[in-house]
Amino acid sequence: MPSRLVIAIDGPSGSGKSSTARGVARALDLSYLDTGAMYRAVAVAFLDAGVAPQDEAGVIAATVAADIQISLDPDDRWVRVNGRDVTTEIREPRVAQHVSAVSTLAACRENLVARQRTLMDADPRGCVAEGRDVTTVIYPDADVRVLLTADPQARLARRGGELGARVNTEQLRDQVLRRDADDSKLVDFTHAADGVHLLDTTHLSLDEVIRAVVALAKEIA
Ligand SMILES: Nc1ncnc2c1ncn2[C@@H]1O[C@H](COP(=O)(O)OP(=O)(O)OP(=O)(O)O)[C@@H](O)[C@H]1O
Ligand SMILES: Nc1ccn([C@H]2C[C@H](O)[C@@H](COP(=O)(O)O)O2)c(=O)n1
Repeated sequence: MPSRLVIAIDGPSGSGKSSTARGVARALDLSYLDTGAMYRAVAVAFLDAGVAPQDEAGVIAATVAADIQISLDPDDRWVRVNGRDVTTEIREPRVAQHVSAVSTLAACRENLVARQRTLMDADPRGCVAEGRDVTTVIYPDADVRVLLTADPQARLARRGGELGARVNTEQLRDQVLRRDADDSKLVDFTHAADGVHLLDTTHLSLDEVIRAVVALAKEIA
């Protein structure tokens, strides 16, 4: 394996990106970047500022102004925006409902992509980063690039298992299926680009998925 290793993982909601990326980062002693947490942090920032999701100029201004601090430790996840810890808040349904207002604006993406590249380069050991455009836009030169997929029913069941009674069926479908449809307007995370390994996780356990990605990393001379 190279002395510095970069692994990029993309996929739709509930495909297992975060859990897999954290497991791989632990197994290979690398830093971990949750790029989606940064989009979510910006959503909190614009909502906090009273900006309406339809106000594109307001959402862009909130993105550019957002001071985002994020942990790169797979065992200690936290994120702060504009000095406030929003680690728990970014997982709330109101954030999932409005985060696509950020991800569907090219200017917001450009701003976040530049920061994400810098964060991926911060640790000399290397990084495992996950999101929607890590394999294609943020780090197309990553040593290992993986697109995780899973059937919609499996993804709904996984996300439903996590959120439990906090959401009803309609809210669950909104968080997974509607969000994927909106988020894929500017980036493609359903087809594997050239050189990207496609891994269907529908019938795999989380451990099996982590082992498959670690094996791909170990194949590198
Ligand atoms: N292969 C798997 N088999 C069963 N459950 C899984 C698998 N991978 C992940 N999970 C579970 O599915 C849920 C969603 O996983 P995770 O948060 O990693 O997905 P994600 O792709 O990052 O989703 P999102 O983009 O919506 O944040 C978690 O509860 C996780 O433990
Ligand atoms: N590289 C990325 C990462 C995330 N997004 C968008 C899409 C999601 O709706 C939102 C939150 O991501 P999640 O926490 O669910 O992984 O951020 C994106 O467009 N590009």
